[in-house]
Amino acid sequence: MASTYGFIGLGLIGGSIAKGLRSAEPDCRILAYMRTRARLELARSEGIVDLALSGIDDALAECDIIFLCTPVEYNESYLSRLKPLLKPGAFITDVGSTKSSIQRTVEQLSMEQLFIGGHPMAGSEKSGYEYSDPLLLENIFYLLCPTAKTPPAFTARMEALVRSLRANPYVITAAEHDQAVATISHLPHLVAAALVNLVQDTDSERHTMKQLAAGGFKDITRIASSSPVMWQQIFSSNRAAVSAVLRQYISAMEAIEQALLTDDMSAIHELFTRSGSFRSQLADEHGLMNAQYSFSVHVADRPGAISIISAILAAGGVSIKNIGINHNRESGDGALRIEFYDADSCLKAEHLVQKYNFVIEARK
Ligand SMILES: NC(=O)c1ccc[n+]([C@@H]2O[C@H](COP(=O)([O-])OP(=O)(O)OC[C@H]3O[C@@H](n4cnc5c(N)ncnc54)[C@H](O)[C@@H]3O)[C@@H](O)[C@H]2O)c1
Ligand SMILES: O=C(O)C(=O)C[C@]1(C(=O)O)C=C[C@@H](O)C=C1
Repeated sequence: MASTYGFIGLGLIGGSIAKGLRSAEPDCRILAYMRTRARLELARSEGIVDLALSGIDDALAECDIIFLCTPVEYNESYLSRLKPLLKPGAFITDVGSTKSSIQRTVEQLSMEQLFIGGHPMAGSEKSGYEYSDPLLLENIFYLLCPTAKTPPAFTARMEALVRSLRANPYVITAAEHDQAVATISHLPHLVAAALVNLVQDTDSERHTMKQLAAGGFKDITRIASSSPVMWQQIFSSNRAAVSAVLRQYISAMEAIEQALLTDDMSAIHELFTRSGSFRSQLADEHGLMNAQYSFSVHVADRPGAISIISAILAAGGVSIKNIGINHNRESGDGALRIEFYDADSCLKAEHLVQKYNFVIEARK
C-alpha cells in the first residue's frame, strides 16, 4: 500500500524531500503544513502536496512518517502536539541541523519509541520552498540518529527511504553528530558571517573592498547569507560544542598571528601544505557527486544554458544520467553538474561542450 507522509514546514529541505519522495513513490500521499499559505498552494498546484493543512490537523493521523522541517527549536515544539495523533506503527523524524536537543525533548516526552532524528548533510544559503530541489539530496550523506528505543524497523525504513532519495544513510549518535557538525558546519557559518561583517565595518568610503572582492572572498562567504532565524536556533541548541571548537579555532588564528609577527614563513608554508593535502583528499573521497563520470561546466550569463547543453549532447548521441545546478558551489557560481553512465560518454561530452566554447570547471 502507498505510504502517507506528513510535513511540518516545507521550505528548502522539506520541499526537497517531498519532491524526492514524489518522484521515488509517485503514488504516495503527502500532507503538509507551512505558515506561508501561498507557497503551500504552489506545492499543491505542482502535484507535490496532496493535502494542504492549515495547522496541526487530525488528518496527520493518516501519516506513516511525519517530517519536522522547520527551524530546530520550532521542530521540538511540535512533538507534544503530534504524539497523540500518531497511528500504530507511525513515527516522527526531523531534518534539523542539531540532534541532541531534540533527542532530549523526545526523552522528556517519552517519545523515544516514536522518533528517529535525521539530518541531510546538504543545503544552501537560500531559504524557502521555491529553492527546493530533489537534486540537492543526491549522493549526499543523510545522517540518522536513532534514540535508545527507536525500533530497528523504523531505522531500516528510514535507511530505505534515504536511499530512494538517492542519498546515503549514515547512522550516528546525536552526541557524535553535534560534535562533528560544530566543526564542519556551524563554525564555518560563524567564520563567514564574521568575515563579511569585518569588511562592512572596515571598508573605505568608496567601498573599495566591497567592489573588489573576488573569488576567494566569495567562495568562503557564500553561507554568510543563510537564514538568521535558522542559524540563531542552531547555535542556541549547540552552544557548548560550538564554543569549544571556536576556542580551538581562535588558538589556531593566534598561532598564525604569531607566525606573521615573527616573520616565520616556514610556518605559513606548512599551514598551506598540510591544509592543501587534506583538502584534496576530501574532494577525492566525498566530492560533490560520488558518481565517477561527471564534470561541471561554467554556465554563468548564458540564458537557456541547460537546454543548449542538453541539445548539444543529444545531437552528439550522449545520454545524460543527471544534470543540475551545483548547489555546493565547489566549482563556483553558475556551475552545471552533468553526470554520465560511463567513461566514454563523459569523455565524448567533454569534447562536445568544449567545441561549443563552454568551460569545464571540475572533473571527477
Ligand atoms: N538550509 C540548510 O542548508 C539546511 C541543511 C540541512 C538541514 N537544515 C535544517 O532543516 C530545517 C529547515 O531548514 P530550511 O533550510 O528548509 O529552512 P526554510 O526556511 O527553507 O524552511 C523552513 C520552513 O519551515 C516553515 N516554518 C518556519 N517556522 C515555522 C513554524 N513555527 N511553524 C510551521 N512552519 C514554520 C517555513 O514556512 C518554511 O516552510 C532546519 O531545522 C535546518 O536546521 C537546513
Ligand atoms: O551549503 C550550504 O549552504 C550549507 O550551509 C549546508 C549545510 C552545511 O554544510 O553547513 C548547512 C547546514 C546543514 O545542517 C547542513 C549543511
